[in-house]
Amino acid sequence: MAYDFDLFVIGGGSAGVRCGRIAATHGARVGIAEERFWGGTCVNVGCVPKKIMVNAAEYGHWAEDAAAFGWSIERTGFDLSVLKAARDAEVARLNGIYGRLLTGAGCTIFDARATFIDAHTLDVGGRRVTAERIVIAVGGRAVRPEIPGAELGMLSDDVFDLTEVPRRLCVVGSGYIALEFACVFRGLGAEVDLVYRADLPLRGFDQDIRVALKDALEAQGIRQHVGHNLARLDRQGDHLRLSLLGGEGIEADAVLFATGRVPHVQGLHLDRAGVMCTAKGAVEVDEEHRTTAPNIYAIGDVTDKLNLTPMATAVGHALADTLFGNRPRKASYLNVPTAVFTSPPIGTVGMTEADAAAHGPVDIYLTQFTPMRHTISKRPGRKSLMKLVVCQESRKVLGAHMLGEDSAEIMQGIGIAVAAGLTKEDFDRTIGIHPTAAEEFVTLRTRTREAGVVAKAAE
Ligand SMILES: Cc1cc2nc3c(=O)[nH]c(=O)nc-3n(C[C@H](O)[C@H](O)[C@H](O)COP(=O)(O)OP(=O)(O)OC[C@H]3O[C@@H](n4cnc5c(N)ncnc54)[C@H](O)[C@@H]3O)c2cc1C
Ligand SMILES: NC(=O)c1ccc[n+]([C@@H]2O[C@H](COP(=O)([O-])OP(=O)(O)OC[C@H]3O[C@@H](n4cnc5c(N)ncnc54)[C@H](O)[C@@H]3O)[C@@H](O)[C@H]2O)c1
Repeated sequence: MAYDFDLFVIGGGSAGVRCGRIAATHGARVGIAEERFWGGTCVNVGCVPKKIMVNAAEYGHWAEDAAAFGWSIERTGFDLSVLKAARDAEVARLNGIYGRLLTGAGCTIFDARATFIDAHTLDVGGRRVTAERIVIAVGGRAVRPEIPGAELGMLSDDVFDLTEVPRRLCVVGSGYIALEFACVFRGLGAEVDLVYRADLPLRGFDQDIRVALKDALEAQGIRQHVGHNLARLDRQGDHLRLSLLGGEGIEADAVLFATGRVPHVQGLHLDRAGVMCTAKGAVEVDEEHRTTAPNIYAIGDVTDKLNLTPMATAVGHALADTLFGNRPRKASYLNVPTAVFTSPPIGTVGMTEADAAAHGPVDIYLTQFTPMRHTISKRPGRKSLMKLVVCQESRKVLGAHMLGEDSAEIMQGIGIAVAAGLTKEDFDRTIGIHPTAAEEFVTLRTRTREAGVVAKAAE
């Protein structure tokens, strides 16, 4: 049977664009549909516009720090509409690049929603399209918590429509998105309340990092309401009131729910194609990213494995090479470095102390210090923390964690060393770059403790 396409990709985000483009460069006839914006979440309402806002908040801090270095800088205020215009222009530029990348590689692009008719047939904006293979790359979407009045709160997409900084912002959640925006808006001058259910932010990260981050948030004036569940959200005159179970209430001009994202499979009619989902609603895939239908694959956030842009592009690229490039391969989900763009930022790769200690004895090397810039600026709450988790038996560095200036940049290089399985002695042999914070990763000579000792003492 002759199909319209060798491959049809549903979703023009990080995963779909890379997969479609590479498949086309391998000679496949590729169609790709995007219902909202080329480049997907990352380019339009995620990594890129978020990082521009992180940069904007940093300028405010730097302007303040500059006085201690001898500069007189008059700060007369911040205008979010100016930043928004510059940010939107950059996003539009990237949109264009993404579209051109696809057409330039020979893909046929559809500005339309695609849904399944059967395992080889799609409805693409009202048109029937057939394909030998189909890739589901529809990403995820943010969800509101199920409380009365939830519709009054913003989701992360809405943040990018703001033209003014809310005077009082309440952020719910303590994952990547909640913490990044809490720090951004605090940096832009808002009063920020942060509500979360656990006793520490960033569940799943290394305990020392979580403790240090909580202190850093407090030092910059973010009010943390820990161990709380939500009751309801109400409008009261010109402001909102978020009520917590137990009675406490928080008044704010805007509330941001950053309580997680779900795979965007609603209305795709996966059942018509024989594609099954997990209990959590992600498309079920095997190690090759093949779904329960043999000619259909799923990649990126819709599989809810490791929801990061570089992971989505790596998996999309590997799948295209496997299917059309005569080069079967898999992208590894192990030792993926990641950063949380809080203030200060966090960079991390590999195992946490708790994860590693569950596998066997580990040594911990840890240092906390005030980076040179802040010994002069005296800005409070700017201590850096750097930590290595080392296997006692093999001496391999199993994990590296940092909270502090430039940690996202530093961790990319450390990620190579950890992924390569280098030992503590390899780190020690490496000459530091002086004077930097990064050099601490190669000069941590004295073991701080054996894993578990501090955790037990804290219980
Ligand atoms: C606020 C925020 C900040 C983030 N910051 C970072 C960061 O700093 N670093 C990082 O690595 N990751 C970050 N992420 C995560 C990152 O954006 C995602 O992991 C990444 O975008 C996933 O790519 P994807 O292709 O799987 O999905 P997406 O990028 O979401 O792309 C899916 C696309 O499919 C389209 N689509 C959906 N259904 C259909 C359909 N039926 N037909 C046609 N098109 C459809 C959607 O419109 C969307 O454009 C952030 C996410 C958010 C929300
Ligand atoms: N810098 C980055 O790389 C970056 C930035 C943003 C997002 N991301 C990716 O996007 C994903 C989604 O981010 P996210 O922050 O939305 O999700 P998340 O899963 O990281 O965090 C969700 C938070 O909401 C809380 N929560 C869930 N339901 C709740 C409820 N009913 N009431 C109160 N709190 C509730 C959770 O406890 C958690 O703190 C991340 O996991 C990450 O993979 C990455």
